[in-house]
Amino acid sequence: MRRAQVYRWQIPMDAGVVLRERRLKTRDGLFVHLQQGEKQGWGEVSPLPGFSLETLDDAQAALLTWVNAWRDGASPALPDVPSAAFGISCALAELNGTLPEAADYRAAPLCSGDPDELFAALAAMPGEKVAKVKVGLYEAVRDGMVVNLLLEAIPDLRLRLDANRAWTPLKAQQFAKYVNPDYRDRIAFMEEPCKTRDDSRAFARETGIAIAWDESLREADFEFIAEPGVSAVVIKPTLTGSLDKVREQVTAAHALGLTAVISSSIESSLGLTQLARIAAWLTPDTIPGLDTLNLMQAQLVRRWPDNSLPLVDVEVLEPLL
Ligand SMILES: O=C(O)CCC(=O)C1=CC=C[C@@H](O)[C@@H]1C(=O)O
Ligand SMILES: [Mg+2]
Repeated sequence: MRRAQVYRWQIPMDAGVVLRERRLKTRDGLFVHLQQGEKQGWGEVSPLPGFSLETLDDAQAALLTWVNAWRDGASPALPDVPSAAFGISCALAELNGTLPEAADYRAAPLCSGDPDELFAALAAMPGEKVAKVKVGLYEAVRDGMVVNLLLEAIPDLRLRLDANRAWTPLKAQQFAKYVNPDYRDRIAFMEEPCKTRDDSRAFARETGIAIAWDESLREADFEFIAEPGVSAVVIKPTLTGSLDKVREQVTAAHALGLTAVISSSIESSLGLTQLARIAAWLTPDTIPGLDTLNLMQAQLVRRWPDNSLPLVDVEVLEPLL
């Protein structure tokens, strides 16, 4: 016998979380819980405002249609709404035992402002030291100085930077001017420095700083090809679609010698722990970009190990069926 439930939830965010120039006060999403005999699986469906093309209501409608058909014994195709396809495919993979339990909880610490906080996080980080710094929010010159300072202070640190397409070619040059040329190869990559892909390619060529594609992966004309200066692709499963599609993209990247980084779309702790499992499974040699739980004020249903945020249990969530 099949049973299923869908829950809708909302978590308050930390005061300072700004996405695409909009303050994100709450994170809103859905969970799907599938049960068949003794087996069960959970999935998270939480489109990210400003990044996902679908709204939460679109995702909810697609999810409920799929869940009702599944509960009636059908094998419906996954919806073509990326967040819904991702969450449902995770729930099915848990149910069928195809998503391994082992997880990679080494999230690269994320810094969007104060470098002092990053020093503390890095001091506590065992093994390979990789951090991600948001740039493009302040003056390019300040960003360049912060990056230089961090690389100078921690000799075994490698940085991932993310400009979210904020820079004109001139601003990008101003940034690069402040980074000591000897340190540039310790920038593992800079995600999407400029507004256009051509300007980002020129930045890589002119500065010797490797770049990574993130936003570009979701554009219709994007192709997985090897290009000089491009070292990585950032894969955000909630924005991508089913686990099969995520796997195809990781395989395509690896075949070209690119690093594939599994990254958060600011999912709840439940979704994040699943991303940590997906990363351990598909990209075991790469630290995933999952340090976003502390942007929230609570964890939901499943805990991230050693995180002290309060846990909200399933009994408190709003069932929709
Ligand atoms: O990739 C990471 O290390 C963490 C996730 C992260 O940086 C992001 C998640 C979601 C939206 C963005 O603000 C940002 C990104 O652009 O990559
Ligand atoms: Mg990015």
